[in-house]
Amino acid sequence: MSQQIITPELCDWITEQSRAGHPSEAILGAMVGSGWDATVAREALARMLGGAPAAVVPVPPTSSASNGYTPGLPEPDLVGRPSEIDAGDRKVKIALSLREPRVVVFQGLMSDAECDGIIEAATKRLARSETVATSAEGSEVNAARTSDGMFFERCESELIRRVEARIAALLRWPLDHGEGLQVLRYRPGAEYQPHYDYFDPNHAATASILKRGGQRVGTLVMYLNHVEAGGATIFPDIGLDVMPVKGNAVFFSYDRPHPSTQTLHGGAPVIAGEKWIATKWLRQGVFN
Ligand SMILES: O=C(O)CCC(=O)C(=O)O
Ligand SMILES: [Fe+2]
Repeated sequence: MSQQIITPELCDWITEQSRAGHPSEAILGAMVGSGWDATVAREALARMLGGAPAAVVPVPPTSSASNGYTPGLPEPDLVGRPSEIDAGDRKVKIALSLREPRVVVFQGLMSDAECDGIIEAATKRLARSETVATSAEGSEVNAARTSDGMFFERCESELIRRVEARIAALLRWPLDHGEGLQVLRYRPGAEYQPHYDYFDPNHAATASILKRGGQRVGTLVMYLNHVEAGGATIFPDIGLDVMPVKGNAVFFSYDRPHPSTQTLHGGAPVIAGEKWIATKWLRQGVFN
């Protein structure tokens, strides 16, 4: 049989089946029944729903009896303090791990070619970056962030899909619980003032935002280029600065939408050169 490729359409179809409450065994059976190679089908399921490619993993609860959210938090497997994690198609080094708040710095999460490919695809679509809708009209330009940005659709290209599958394996969080990758470009002087990534429960727009996938529970900021000077990701509450090194990433999680998580963070001003990042925000449930 010729090589079969996991397409964005297949990703979407698996997500739909899972959301409709079909267990992964049934989805696997349907795929094999319609001509998919069982190994490829298993891998696609594992990528979309989390877990290791060898096994078909349980589908998060989706019945009306529950809220449909996956319990727990995205979390790399750091038991035994490994210096490296196998994220499916790539081994990723652990440069730093902090327990409270949970912060992990990954080294070599993406290759130089993957970083360059994402920048190239994003460049074509850059516009003045907007934050998630906080006004009645929809999204608004946020004065605290002086970068340009765009969102990719989940699984929108082979490169994006590959990186998203790697993130799902690394953080052990289903691919369909992630927002589309956001790419930001900061020019000299541009910054992102300290903020929290969760949606403020006291904000009028939050209830409606949460209907689509629930709260954000984790953030992965990936550095896409070498920054000449400045541009660290700063965590003022804990005095941590993460330097933007191409291919590296910083992950942090928050189990409640509250400042006590100590996840206040920002992008320090770029002093020289440009800074490019790709951010993956992880939700409690399926984000569509
Ligand atoms: O630019 C940075 O280092 C931080 C970006 C950030 O906070 C975000 O994308 O939510
Ligand atoms: Fe942020």
